[in-house]
Amino acid sequence: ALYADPSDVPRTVYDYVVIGGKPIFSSVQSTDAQFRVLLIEAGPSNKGLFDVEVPFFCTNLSPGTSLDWNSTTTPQAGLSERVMAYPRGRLLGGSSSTNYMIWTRGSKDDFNRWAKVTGDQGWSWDALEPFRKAIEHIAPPVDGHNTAGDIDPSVHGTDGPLGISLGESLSTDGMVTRTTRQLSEFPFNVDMNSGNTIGIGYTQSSISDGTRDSSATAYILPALSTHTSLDVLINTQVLKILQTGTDSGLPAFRGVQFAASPNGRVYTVHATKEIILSAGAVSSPQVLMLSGIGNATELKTNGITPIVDLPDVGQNLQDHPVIGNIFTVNTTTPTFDDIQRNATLAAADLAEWESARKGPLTQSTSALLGWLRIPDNSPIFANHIDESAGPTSAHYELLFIDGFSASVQPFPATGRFFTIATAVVSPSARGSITLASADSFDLPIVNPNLLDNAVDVAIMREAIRAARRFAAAPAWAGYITGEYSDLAAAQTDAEIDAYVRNGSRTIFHPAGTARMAPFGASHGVVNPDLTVKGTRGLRVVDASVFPFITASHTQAPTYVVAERAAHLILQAALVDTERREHELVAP
Ligand SMILES: Cc1cc2nc3c(=O)[nH]c(=O)nc-3n(C[C@H](O)[C@H](O)[C@H](O)COP(=O)(O)OP(=O)(O)OC[C@H]3O[C@@H](n4cnc5c(N)ncnc54)[C@H](O)[C@@H]3O)c2cc1C
Repeated sequence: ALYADPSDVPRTVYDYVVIGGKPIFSSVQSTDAQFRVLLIEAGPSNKGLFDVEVPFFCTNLSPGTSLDWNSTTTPQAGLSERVMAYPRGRLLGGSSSTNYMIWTRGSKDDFNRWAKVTGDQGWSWDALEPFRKAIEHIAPPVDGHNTAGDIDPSVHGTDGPLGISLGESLSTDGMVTRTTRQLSEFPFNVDMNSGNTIGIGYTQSSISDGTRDSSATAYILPALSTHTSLDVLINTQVLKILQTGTDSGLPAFRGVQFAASPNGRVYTVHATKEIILSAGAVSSPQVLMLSGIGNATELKTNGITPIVDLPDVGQNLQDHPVIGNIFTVNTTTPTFDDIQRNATLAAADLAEWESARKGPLTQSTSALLGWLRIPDNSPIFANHIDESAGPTSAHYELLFIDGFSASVQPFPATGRFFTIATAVVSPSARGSITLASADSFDLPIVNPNLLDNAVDVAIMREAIRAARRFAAAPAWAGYITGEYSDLAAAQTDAEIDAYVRNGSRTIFHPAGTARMAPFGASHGVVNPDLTVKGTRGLRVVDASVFPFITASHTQAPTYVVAERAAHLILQAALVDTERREHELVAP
């Protein structure tokens, strides 16, 4: 059942307790309903939240709303000392309920690197194939257009719970695809989710029937209605995980403390099997540190008694910086700009969405996007390590947006625009999550360190130059009329670098703060099976375990981690059951 008050939870002991709204538990559930599972989520249910359901309204959901944690960063040295909002969803489904729904799996090389650095071939691209396919099915586009040649069905799942679709056709789509035929440096890629990401292609999104799909709509809510052994507790924050004893000589963490508010009553629940920490790359390291797992010296500074000294907890934060490069256009066809300015048009679009789940509001941000590499012999890499995972992985991304999209420039009152956003997707920069205090309700200190690194700035500069070449293709003649404002003023290397530092922000992809490392390694936070090093009974399953951020948007790789984790958890349960049965029958 779904509970909104911790005092209503009917049991104090479950087999598994999951912290944060993730698909993991339902896979455990659906495979073997004998297990009792409690999921604890800090925020409310996603159900019936209009702006969550309507894809186009995704930008209304954060920051500065009750559905967001409303974290901010430290002043960012690489971003002209600016402090940025650092959004992440705080509701059932987490950020999958507030994100922009772009569905990109990452590359073959991304995952083969994971396998290499963890020493576990189970994380290789090929080994993960069944998990990728188990998640998704392809949903038809809402306008029913023929998608042959725009997506390769053979690389996708057919009956997974999450719907993946292409958006409605936009008038600018043809210009983007014509450019891929005119300029060989921007090849068309029929499906960037095949393992080879390089090229420009149609955006696949976690949208079906014109509505957002998330881990809540695809996994949690359906499991709640079909599984009596699942309880979900919302509006309740986990304070810490408790050591409950020792197991094979290691501290066992099978207790969870939680409360509905800073001064509310504190409750405790226990797991007979495992606690699954799934609170995301910002909160998971915070919860670990609050529980005595982290850098022992720093824990003591915060008045926390260290139990497991794991200095990597909260370190290695990786993220992707992005900037919107805006071009002015000459068109009588409405762009996304019109929906934001023209109340009559917005009302008509809303009516169309409400009556038929069709129209512009079924789109999120980019109808097409692309992944590109800087040549191997570029002087950029002469003195810097190339962080890209390999030839199927990009250094930078181009996102094509049918309107004005900037993070710092204000939306102008008139004019129509086209944005080519650029993002660095193989960043060298590393940041951190540290505790602000030992109070679980204090937000942790977030320092993604974006662009605090010459090579990342150089990649962004090259990406902007590529965006300019793209916009100068014959396909755009008569449509794009010029560069807008800050972009137009940034021509020399120094001007572009200043423009990048003054105008970039996070694309909201924090990862790596509880990174995987081989069994027995002195670095890392979790083992390749996602169990926390030096502990028993505790696993982390979210974007924090990525050993390297993927050159992609991060939700699909997070679902893949969760899907494999479900498999690993069930395997462990089976071994555990066999061991106990053996002990029972042993003389
Ligand atoms: C605005 C935005 C746009 C994005 N757009 C895209 C996109 O278009 N495509 C894409 O691929 N990715 C996108 N992302 C990133 C993507 O959504 C994340 O990578 C993914 O959701 C990460 O999942 P996670 O499990 O690591 O963390 P989250 O999704 O953040 O889930 C963590 C959950 O744990 C809960 N939680 C945290 N602490 C506690 C606690 N102490 N007690 C109880 N519950 C707790 C949170 O409330 C949340 O529900 C976007 C993210 C944001 C914020």
